[in-house]
Amino acid sequence: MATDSSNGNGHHQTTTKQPPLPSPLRFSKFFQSNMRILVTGGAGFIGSHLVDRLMENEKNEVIVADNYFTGSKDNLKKWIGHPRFELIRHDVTEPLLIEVDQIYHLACPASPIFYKYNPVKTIKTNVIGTLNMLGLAKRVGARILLTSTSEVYGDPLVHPQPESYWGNVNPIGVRSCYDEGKRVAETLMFDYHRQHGIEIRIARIFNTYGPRMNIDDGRVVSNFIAQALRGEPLTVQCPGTQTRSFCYVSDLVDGLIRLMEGSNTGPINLGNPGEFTMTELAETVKELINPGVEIKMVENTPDDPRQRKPDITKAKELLGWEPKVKLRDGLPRMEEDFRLRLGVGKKN
Ligand SMILES: NC(=O)c1ccc[n+]([C@@H]2O[C@H](COP(=O)([O-])OP(=O)(O)OC[C@H]3O[C@@H](n4cnc5c(N)ncnc54)[C@H](O)[C@@H]3O)[C@@H](O)[C@H]2O)c1
Ligand SMILES: O=C(O)[C@H]1O[C@H](OP(=O)(O)OP(=O)(O)OC[C@H]2O[C@@H](n3ccc(=O)[nH]c3=O)[C@H](O)[C@@H]2O)[C@H](O)[C@@H](O)[C@@H]1O
Repeated sequence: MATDSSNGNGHHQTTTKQPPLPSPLRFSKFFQSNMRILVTGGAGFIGSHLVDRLMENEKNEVIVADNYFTGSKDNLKKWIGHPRFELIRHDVTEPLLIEVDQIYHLACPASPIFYKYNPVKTIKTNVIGTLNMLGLAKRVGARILLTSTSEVYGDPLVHPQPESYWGNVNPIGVRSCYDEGKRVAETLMFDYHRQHGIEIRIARIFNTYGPRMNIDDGRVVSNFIAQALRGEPLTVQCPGTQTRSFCYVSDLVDGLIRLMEGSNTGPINLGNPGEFTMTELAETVKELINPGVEIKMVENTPDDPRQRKPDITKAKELLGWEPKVKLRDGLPRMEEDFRLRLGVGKKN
């Protein structure tokens, strides 16, 4: 089947190559009519919510491969021991030989403090890790979805960002291991698609938040909520006018599954177009969670994008998807989870 795809410049490309046949092992005595799905990075924030949704379907068997760098078994504890679930300690920079029908490839540290902690490992994860997962997809004929990022647009000069925008990225900066790493991962996906007929899907995810984020993850929403609950100042990095658009995790997971199940390769932006400055976000968290807390301006890090907002026309048209949860409704759900984990009760 020919697959439509855009090269990101609005020009459409097609491939007439058939996807390779699944490995013969897939039809061996172990064959089951279930859909066997690999989620790399499934012990992380988005991955564990995705696993919850996939496990709701009794026809799905889910295998998680994770090295626990930023993820945790705790996020998956309700599935450990379930007959349709398997958890493997595995680093995607090493090959993985299993039989699966679909691959959601999420494995990669996502918070700037973690991806900058060991930049060489981050780029290996994005490049070698994605090559390994594409090799697996090729061997077994699986469809593979990559969770790319709005960071491929860098510090964008076009606002809001459509998928056709090629971005404004510093190739040698401290964020490059992540944003250039994801750009190479996207390139590899399209090269395997064009050269080997692999069925690919690419999601460009914009800042996503929700329960189970690492409490000390360093990303802005988790920082502000943890700070508000601990009664510490909310640290707005200068100048505070930089913007982000925050998507609640259940909406995002819904978009990922629609993309995987649909017929479009992407890349497709998945995010909530509601745009806020970091000062506005701090004021909202303060008002909703702890009106007594102070807001403090602190130094920023290099190459911080000044604005970011998704154009989601493509997701609406091709996936029938748009986010439902507003920031003011999502923040209290995250607050509840953080209160439980931090052991901070609600004041009467
Ligand atoms: N949360 C967001 O706002 C956002 C935005 C854009 C893109 N993304 C992408 O979505 C994916 C998940 O992000 P998240 O927010 O859940 O982050 P996360 O840090 O909670 O999850 C990442 C998971 O990948 C695992 N991992 C990291 N390196 C690995 C390796 N080499 N081998 C195996 N496992 C490895 C981690 O242990 C963790 O469980 C990432 O690919 C990220 O780039 C997230
Ligand atoms: O959505 C994306 O595409 C990417 O977003 C994030 O990148 P970033 O937007 O920089 O995420 P944060 O660290 O949460 O920072 C957001 C903004 O908040 C600011 N910030 C952060 C932390 C803080 O305590 N205070 C604060 O003002 C930062 O300066 C930045 O302007 C991460 O890199 C990835 O999870 C993801 O791929």
